Amino acid sequence: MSVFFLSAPPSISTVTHRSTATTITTRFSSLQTLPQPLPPQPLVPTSLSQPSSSNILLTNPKASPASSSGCSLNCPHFDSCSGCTHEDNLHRPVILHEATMFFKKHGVSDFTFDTCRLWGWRCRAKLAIRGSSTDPLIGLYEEGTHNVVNIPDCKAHHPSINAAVELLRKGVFENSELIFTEMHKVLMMMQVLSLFSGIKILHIDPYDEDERTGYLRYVQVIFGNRWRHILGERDFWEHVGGIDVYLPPSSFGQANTRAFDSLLQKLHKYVPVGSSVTDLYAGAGVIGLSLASARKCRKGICVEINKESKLAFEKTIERLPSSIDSSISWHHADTSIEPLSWLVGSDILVVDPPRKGLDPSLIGALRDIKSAERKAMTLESPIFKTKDEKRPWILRARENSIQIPSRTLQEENLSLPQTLIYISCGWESFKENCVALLSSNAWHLTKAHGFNFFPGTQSIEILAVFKRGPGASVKKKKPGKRKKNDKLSFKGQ
Ligand SMILES: C[S@@+](CC[C@H](N)C(=O)[O-])C[C@H]1O[C@@H](n2cnc3c(N)ncnc32)[C@H](O)[C@@H]1O
Repeated sequence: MSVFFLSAPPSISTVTHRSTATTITTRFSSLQTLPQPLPPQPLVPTSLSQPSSSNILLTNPKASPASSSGCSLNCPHFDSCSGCTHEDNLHRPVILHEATMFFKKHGVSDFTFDTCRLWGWRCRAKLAIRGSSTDPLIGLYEEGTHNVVNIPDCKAHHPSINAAVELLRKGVFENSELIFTEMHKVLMMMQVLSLFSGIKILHIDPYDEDERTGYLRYVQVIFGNRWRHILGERDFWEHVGGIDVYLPPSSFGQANTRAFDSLLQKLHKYVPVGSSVTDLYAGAGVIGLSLASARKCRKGICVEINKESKLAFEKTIERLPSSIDSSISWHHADTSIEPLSWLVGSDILVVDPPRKGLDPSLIGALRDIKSAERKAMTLESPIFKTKDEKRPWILRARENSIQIPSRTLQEENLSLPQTLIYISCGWESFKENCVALLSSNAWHLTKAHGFNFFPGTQSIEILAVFKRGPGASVKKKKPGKRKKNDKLSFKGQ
């Protein structure tokens, strides 16, 4: 097995901009103070170091005058590659204004936006491979086609990913031949360690395109189990949200590790110490486990449909600090089936769904949460009868679960969450889900933050905090001004 060590990331400093309604925080790294990313500097083997990308940028004939500004993509592949859709103002994605107005309309006037790192942010990439080892194509699809374009010096990729692609292109890996023949038409997964550790370990896994996981830039889909390890470290760890996380290619992993870390730090602030948390659409349970560690949660339940994430969860809990005394569990289950059954006894619900947003059954359950709670008091609902459970899908999920009991005896609690924290990568579905929740008067919005997870595109990541009840903005009708019909309906209550 070959292991390649690549260069360390530059250090970070933080500057804050304020606009009228939105606070924008930019994390400038030394990458960003220079006009373009620094070339990667492989430690081994030194003869393979990459040429500086500066020449390409300075002579790029496609660069528009506006793109000379400090927050432009300056990528020579912009016109041919389908990866990025926006060249300028990377620190201010176009939907930011709409997001600010949306939250203002719904009672949050202090929406903040963290622009994070603008270049070299992608630490996990799936790339298409075509051609042969003597004439390789490794990159993304050309806009609207299945033609692969080479994207050396991609401005979104972490420099270590670009370096890895170049090494592969030059055929220096002993398995390059294999990748281009036997593994022809594969998608290749690359991950780089980006945070905290001084040395990067390159990890490459190919992926069979027949699985049709398709969309290259934002992979939210469930991977098959056809991964084959070719080279690099087999076990891949990332330090994020204060914990070491095991990241196999088959389980969901955020591509922008630094931005995800910023989001998790913000999330921690909304979870009181000792809370009980349910993490739906949990993947490997990064959010739930990070909260269990940072906020000393008494209980954490993670629910995920992709069974490949189970191993990642198991490995991750092995590295959790031994001081953690939470009751922690991971369940292989579909959130859309009886969603309330996962919420019983939790103070806080965290949801991080794919781009299509929350399942309609979960939206329905959250809209009706008050009446479900009323039933809980009388114990008439089956979701609260956890002891003599007979429903097959719940029993199956239990069988496929991992349970780590707390060392401290915990009281049974039948309450339902008072706080909902919605993490979203799909702005359109978020808006729809948010309006559905607010219109039920079961929830109101209290805080919202945006994060620049995907600079160069029009997508942003949202962290929104909802609390139970209609909130102060829902006006009470003045007494004495009731219409006849209103009177009747009061009578009927
Ligand atoms: C955006 S990812 C978030 C993963 C995780 N929170 C993280 O940050 O690593 C969405 C996850 O939801 C999972 N998922 C999609 N539909 C689901 C469902 N109906 N029930 C449970 N999990 C689901 C996907 O497999 C994926 O792991």
